[in-house]
Amino acid sequence: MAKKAKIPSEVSNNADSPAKKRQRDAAAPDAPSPSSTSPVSRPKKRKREKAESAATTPRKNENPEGLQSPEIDSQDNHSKSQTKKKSASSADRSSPTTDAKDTGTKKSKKRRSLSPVESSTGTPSLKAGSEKSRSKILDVDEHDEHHSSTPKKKKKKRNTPKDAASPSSDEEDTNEKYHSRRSKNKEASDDTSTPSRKRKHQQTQGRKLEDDDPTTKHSKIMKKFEKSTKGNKPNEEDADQTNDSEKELDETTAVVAKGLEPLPQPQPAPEKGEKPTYSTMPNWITTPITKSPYEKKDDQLIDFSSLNLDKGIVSKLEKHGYKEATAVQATVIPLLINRAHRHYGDLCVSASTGSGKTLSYVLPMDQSLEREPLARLRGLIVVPTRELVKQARESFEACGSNLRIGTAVGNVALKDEQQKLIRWDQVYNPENYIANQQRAFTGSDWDNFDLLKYKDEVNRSSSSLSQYIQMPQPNVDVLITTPGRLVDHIRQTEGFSLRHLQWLVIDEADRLLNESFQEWVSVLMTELDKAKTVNLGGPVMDNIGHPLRSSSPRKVILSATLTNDITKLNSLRLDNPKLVAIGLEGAESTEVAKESEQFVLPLSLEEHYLPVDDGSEKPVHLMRLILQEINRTTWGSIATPAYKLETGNKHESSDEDTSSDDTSSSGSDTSDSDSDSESESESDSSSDATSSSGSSSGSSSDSSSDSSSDESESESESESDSSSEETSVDEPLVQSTKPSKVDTKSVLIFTKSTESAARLSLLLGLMNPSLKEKIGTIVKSNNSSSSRKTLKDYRAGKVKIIVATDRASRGIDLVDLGAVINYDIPTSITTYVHRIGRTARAGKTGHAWTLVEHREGLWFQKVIVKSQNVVRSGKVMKYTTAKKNTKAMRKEFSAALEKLEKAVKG
Ligand SMILES: Nc1ncnc2c1ncn2[C@@H]1O[C@H](COP(=O)(O)OP(=O)(O)OP(=O)(O)O)[C@@H](O)[C@H]1O
Repeated sequence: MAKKAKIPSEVSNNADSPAKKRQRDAAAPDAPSPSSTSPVSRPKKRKREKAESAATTPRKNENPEGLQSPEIDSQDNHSKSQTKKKSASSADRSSPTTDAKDTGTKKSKKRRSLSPVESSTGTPSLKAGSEKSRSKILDVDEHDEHHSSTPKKKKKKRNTPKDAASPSSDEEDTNEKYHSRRSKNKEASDDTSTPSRKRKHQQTQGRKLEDDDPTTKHSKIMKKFEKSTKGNKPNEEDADQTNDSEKELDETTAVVAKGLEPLPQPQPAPEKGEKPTYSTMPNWITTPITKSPYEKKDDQLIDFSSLNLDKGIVSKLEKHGYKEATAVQATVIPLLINRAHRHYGDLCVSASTGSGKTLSYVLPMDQSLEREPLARLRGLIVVPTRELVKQARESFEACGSNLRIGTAVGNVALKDEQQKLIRWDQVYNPENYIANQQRAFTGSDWDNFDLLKYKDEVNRSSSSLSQYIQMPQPNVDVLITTPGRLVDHIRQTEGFSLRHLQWLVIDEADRLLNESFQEWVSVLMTELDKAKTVNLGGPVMDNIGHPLRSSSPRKVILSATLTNDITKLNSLRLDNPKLVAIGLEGAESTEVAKESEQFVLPLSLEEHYLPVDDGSEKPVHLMRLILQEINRTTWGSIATPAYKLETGNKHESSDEDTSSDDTSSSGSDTSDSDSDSESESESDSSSDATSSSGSSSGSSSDSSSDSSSDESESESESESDSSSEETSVDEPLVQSTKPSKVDTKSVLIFTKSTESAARLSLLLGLMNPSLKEKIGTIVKSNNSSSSRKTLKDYRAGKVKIIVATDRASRGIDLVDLGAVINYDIPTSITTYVHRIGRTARAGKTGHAWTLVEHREGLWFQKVIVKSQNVVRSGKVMKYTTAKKNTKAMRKEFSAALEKLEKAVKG
């Protein structure tokens, strides 16, 4: 049998016998060859290899009939094999023409039409078939294995080997093929010779044995897999080619589509911003001690007496009208005085303007620093301006302090200040006394020789006792100073030492830390380091091995807009710091909110903004605002002729009688149209001409001062360039309302520079001569007497309107100031907060107006009105004057401008 089995394969190699021909025909051209590495028979293997090689040859050459079939042509390349089987069987059934042509290839077609599944399904018809046909079918079955052309089909067979034994997976297909096969097998059996059939049967039997062997099966599967991957390669190349051609097509399309509008795309889904779960800030900043500023509203009034303050201090405070502590005082004082609630470390305090921060550090200092026979510098308070120096000193006086309070500001000669601050003590020191007596002048002494200093030295030594030396010491317990003058004293004042310092207070800290002031922070810190090395116990303590070293002073850092710039705060070398934030209780406490600076505005403040178009008539708007909204019961008659004309003289009642304010106000509203038309009819052409020229010159005169702005006076941090953004402020930011009448003694008007302030004060006086004596200025100038005179006159009730620069925006406490007007828009939210904080102080009502030009509208809305950093009790209201500026008022303005021009030019 084995010998016999070998013969056909050898013959097949020679490609001569009909059997070989049949086998070759049976190999589907596009079907990958199945595995032929049968361990049973080598000839069979060769035969299969042959079939494989046949499978790799193009189908066209082998089976051109098949390609000619229209059915095959119409099929997709991927399903060629299957289609071919179908087409062959259908052609057999329905196309006699094809049958006639296909006589030579009928067997191969028949074989192809049978699937391996079918061969083993064991359908009743097949089982009932003759032995001949059965062997034929099995033979075909083997070839069909070779012909399973599509990877899909192969995969199916590989993955589900059980399918071979199970019923057909596709019954329809199987039935069709089965009938087709039956008829063809019948034909074939007629043509086939008996020995050939026998051989076939033997081969089939042998293969059946092979198939039962799992190793053979496995190797077959592997072979099929390799074939299939080989067979797929050309497809990948084809795919690449297709991609290339698609790219070319795309490029062509891109050229054609140039200039076309892109199709509207849907908005990308908004990404949910994840809230950070961590903070980059130190813990003491993110977890402040918060307190509501509205404590008074909750009837939780805290008496000073309950704060463990000395009775003497409490009674002095009561005499000054301070009975209850404000929220910041009630929180900070217990943390600073030597009782149960004391915080052992430094304190940072953030509380709104006018909340009483000054007393919150003055009272603990005064209580802890008792008066000693000889003054030692134990407290140092640094503030940015000399006005604040004066205010802090007044706070010590208010609580009846008996401490020696010294002030150091730049307006006094340094030498004079030194004489006041330093005293010369006589200290017993025979060694140094003798050394001083014997000391001879050296070359360097002559280089730095100061005759006046030498004269003072001689005078002091002549009056001193024998064996005593003169030692300079600060002669104050507390020094209140500006940073620049502090540096002067540290560097130049003999005997100025911080070695006894117990308190270091920095008020308006954000401003002081933002500006250099002769590198005051580093100079101060170096001096404090130096003080620590001094042995306070003297030689006696040194000799017994216990030198007394001074400890670091307690630091209290305060501001209404305290910076959370950790680098700046770190420069102060805070020790175990704690943050107190008044007004942030209940405010959003996300990590982000904690990290951003939060500014709390006074509860009793009403904010408004006033649109002034392009700003060319700002002085007229300002004048109308003053005349219309300020309740000037103590101002006397100040209405201008034009305003009188406009209001029909009803305005005067407001000057004399407060109760008739509302009528006068509404009266002015209703009489506007009359007066307006009157004034227009009177001086239409002339006033127009003058007003336009006046307006433009007014505008230019106002803006011309920009370049010469007083840098040192304006807040250093400018958050935005308002002029770069143009928008209309006609669009209401919030509901327009009429503010409650301002019952005030005075108004503070902020301008952007010293020059602007000077010009505006002159212009207002020229526009309204009755105001002339009531206007003062607070600006930075070489001669500070004008500012001091203004403050003095203000306190005396002579000055009602103060025109100022940002010099007056920080800390200055103008008693009973009812309104702040931002004539020029502030440069930052910080400046805004401090400016308007001059009113509505200590719980009193106050109003703030801001004149907003067109181009400043967007910035104002974004930075001031909708700022997330500002905590305010109300909203910023839009204020619209009852009437547009009338021609009569414009005329007054133009005339004033002309006079101003003459005055300036001389
Ligand atoms: N307990 C109190 N009762 C009544 N008035 C007070 C009290 N404490 C302070 N004041 C008054 O409140 C006003 C504002 O005080 P202070 O100047 O200390 O505020 P501030 O918080 O330092 O303001 P700014 O931040 O603007 O400097 C002052 O006129 C002061 O006399």
